[in-house]
Amino acid sequence: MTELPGVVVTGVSGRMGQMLVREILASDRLKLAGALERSGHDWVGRDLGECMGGAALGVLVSDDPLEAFARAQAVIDFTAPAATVAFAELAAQARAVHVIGTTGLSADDLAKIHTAGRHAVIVRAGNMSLGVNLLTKVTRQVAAALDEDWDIEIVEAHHNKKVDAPSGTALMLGEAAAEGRGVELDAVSDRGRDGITGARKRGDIGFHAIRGGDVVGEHEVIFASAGERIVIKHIASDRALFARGALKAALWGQGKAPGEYDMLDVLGLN
Ligand SMILES: NC(=O)C1=CN([C@@H]2O[C@H](COP(=O)(O)OP(=O)(O)OC[C@H]3O[C@@H](n4cnc5c(N)ncnc54)[C@H](OP(=O)(O)O)[C@@H]3O)[C@@H](O)[C@H]2O)C=CC1
Ligand SMILES: O=C(O)C1=N[C@H](C(=O)O)C[C@H](O)C1
Repeated sequence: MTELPGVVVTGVSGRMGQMLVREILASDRLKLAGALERSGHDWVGRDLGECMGGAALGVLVSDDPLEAFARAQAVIDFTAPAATVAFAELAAQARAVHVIGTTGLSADDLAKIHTAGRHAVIVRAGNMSLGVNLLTKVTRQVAAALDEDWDIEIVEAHHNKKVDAPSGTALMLGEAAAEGRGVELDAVSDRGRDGITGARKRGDIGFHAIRGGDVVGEHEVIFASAGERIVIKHIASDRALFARGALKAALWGQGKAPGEYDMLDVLGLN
């Protein structure tokens, strides 16, 4: 019998970290090879299962990525930009598939991740769900079919603990709309209007972020013109959705050539 690919989960105490552990333990195609938290975190050195409020799993939470990645075929990483950039370099050294769900990455962060992708497989997406990735395709098509008489606005809603805005998904949808229109998103992006802003600039793509309660993630792309509006919406009601997408990416990446990929590649939508 062949060995199942082993996965290390980073940021294991986080909302997504714990969800990923549950999905890996339930999977018959992947096994848990390690769990990481940052140095000083009170889970480090303790049994992961007990930290999560259940039975012991025999997996100790570690703060040593180098040692953990050396034993893994994949690293699934939903943490924070600084951590993800550091993990990208270490995962590439270990030749482990690095699945990145972290959002809020700067251009500089993305350049460093791109460099790591020369040596290993990286799958990165601001949203790992089938629905949102399909929505990016639809958004690109609709934007390409309409001219600038149609104003594009992207509205997203998330829970009150989210630290970045616009969401990674909103930016994916914005990129798709800009590509459809044949423009650079940076040149037309208008984020969070406030005060005497003047009339809307023709061709802009607007972004708006709502934060409240326990909203998992909702995204709306609005195409508005004189007399009519097209609204395309995605609602995520369970974080397990993102975790399952990440597991799919970790499996898909096994044996692929080094490089940067996204969920459209994984889902066969490219
Ligand atoms: N692509 C997708 O489909 C999705 C992406 N996300 C993204 O995933 C990320 C995490 O989300 P969520 O789980 O809700 O956030 P949480 O804050 O619940 O979890 C983040 C985890 O990462 C850890 N962490 C942060 N910084 C570091 C560091 N420098 N070194 C090691 N560990 C670190 C945190 O530890 P500590 O508590 O000690 O800070 C925490 O355990 C966000 O960027 C979010 O936008 C979320 C859902 C879906
Ligand atoms: O932080 C979250 O929770 C989420 N983040 C991702 C994003 O920034 O788009 C994906 C999802 O919407 C949940």
